[in-house]
Amino acid sequence: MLKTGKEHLESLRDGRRVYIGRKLVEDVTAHPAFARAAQTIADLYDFKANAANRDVMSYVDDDGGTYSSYFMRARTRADLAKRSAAHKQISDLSYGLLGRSPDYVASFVTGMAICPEVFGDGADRITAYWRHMRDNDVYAAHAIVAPQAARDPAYYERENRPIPTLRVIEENDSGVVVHGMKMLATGAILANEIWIGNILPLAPENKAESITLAVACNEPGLSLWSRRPLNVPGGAEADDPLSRRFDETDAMVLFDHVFIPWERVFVHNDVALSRELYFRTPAHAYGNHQSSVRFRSKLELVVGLASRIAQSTGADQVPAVRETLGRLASQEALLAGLIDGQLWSAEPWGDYLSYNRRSMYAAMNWCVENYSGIIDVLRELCGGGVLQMPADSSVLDDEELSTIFKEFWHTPQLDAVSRMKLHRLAWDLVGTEFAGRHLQYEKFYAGAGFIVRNHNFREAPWPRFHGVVDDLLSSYGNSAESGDDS
Ligand SMILES: Cc1cc2nc3c(=O)[nH]c(=O)nc-3n(C[C@H](O)[C@H](O)[C@H](O)COP(=O)(O)OP(=O)(O)OC[C@H]3O[C@@H](n4cnc5c(N)ncnc54)[C@H](O)[C@@H]3O)c2cc1C
Repeated sequence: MLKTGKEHLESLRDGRRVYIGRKLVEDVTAHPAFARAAQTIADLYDFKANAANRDVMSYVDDDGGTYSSYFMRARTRADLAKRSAAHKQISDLSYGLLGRSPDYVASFVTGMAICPEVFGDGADRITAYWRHMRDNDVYAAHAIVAPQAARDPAYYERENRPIPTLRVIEENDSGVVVHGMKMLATGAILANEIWIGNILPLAPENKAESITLAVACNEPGLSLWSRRPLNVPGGAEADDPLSRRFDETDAMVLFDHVFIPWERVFVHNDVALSRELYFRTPAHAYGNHQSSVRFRSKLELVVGLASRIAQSTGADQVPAVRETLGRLASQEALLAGLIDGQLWSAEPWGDYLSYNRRSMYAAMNWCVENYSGIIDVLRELCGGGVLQMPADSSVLDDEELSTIFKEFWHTPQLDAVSRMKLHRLAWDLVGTEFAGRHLQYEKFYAGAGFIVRNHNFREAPWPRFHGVVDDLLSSYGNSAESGDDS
């Protein structure tokens, strides 16, 4: 099935409990904080369902059905390339500003369905869940981290306080009852379901927390606690174009005695598997290939914007500024190469193929370490221009003020109205709350920096590296005269 935008919006009117502060949102597709972003997601579904885009955006599976490309278990490099192209189309539509677009968690689950045997007696359940997502074109978000600073159940037991971290508190023949909280489900407010699990290691005694499951966003007892929405209703789109269209939402997920049937439980009482399933299957590689591709779309926006800003101030004529722009362009090319590396050094996985993990983790680390610096370059190029603009574009609706504005803000490079539009766009990427949230996102979307570097450590071919050193060491001796210490 290829869902349309209208069908997706309808699916969000399902009685879910979303809180903004103390206010319960009745309909996320109509609430001013979320309606515009919900429409952005709906537009993605319409793009995907459009017959003109089907070559890239969909595939025909073994059962003859047509599904979204990101549910494809790749058998050839061409399949991987097609998945990659679909990610690029989706991220281009959002300029890389939707981290958890519908293709993200779907790719994780598809990676798991490539080797379901890793799940032991949960193998059939994970395959069935992948099929359910694929057949219904489900948009899933995920929350796979325990709440910050609440990762020590012993403390809560000692102090006789309720443990905030999600855990199983009851189980019976039909399923489990879970209670507690998970962070931080980006996109969940606009999605259908949430994948819950553990990407960070758990202590052996924390078995009850190892629960890995999928749950519908409207499940009784589940609530989503939104962070402060970034879309400021009213005014013109040109005043804050990105905040308005692309606030993908972040929410804490609270479970109050929620029942989960066994068919949606994938890991239970197994702390090792609850984390390792992301690495013992191609889940992490499939999911985070999207992250690399998505970041590249964002980088294309940043590099283009940096150049346009430099043109608007005339700084593009300065050799040092051209050098800065050249460095930015080289960074985009570097990431493009790392993405190609994930494809060209694809890894066999049984009958299937996965993106190269080392290239994927190298790209992930590079993005985590460089985004703030890249945005700072754009900030520097903007100078004070971004704050030189009137508070909002309503100034253009007043004849007298508009005339003055057009006269005084005009420069040799650009007319006043175009300047305001350009600088507002830049400010939404470097200065607004939306921009700040993106700095935080790029640093933490895959875990803190030390976690990302640990993935690189884990996948590194240490025997090969050590062999190089050992070969060199054995090629000479310790004796000063003969070069031989025998
Ligand atoms: C905008 C945004 C969106 C997110 N979206 C999602 C999502 O969709 N799904 C999801 O599951 N999660 C999501 N996350 C959560 C993310 O996974 C966590 O923020 C991340 O794992 C880091 O955990 P933490 O915030 O608890 O930081 P902490 O673990 O508390 O770390 C904070 C800082 O403390 C220091 N530190 C802590 N421990 C160590 C250590 N052992 N060694 C060295 N330094 C250390 C580091 O400086 C680290 O950066 C999102 C986060 C953000 C900010």
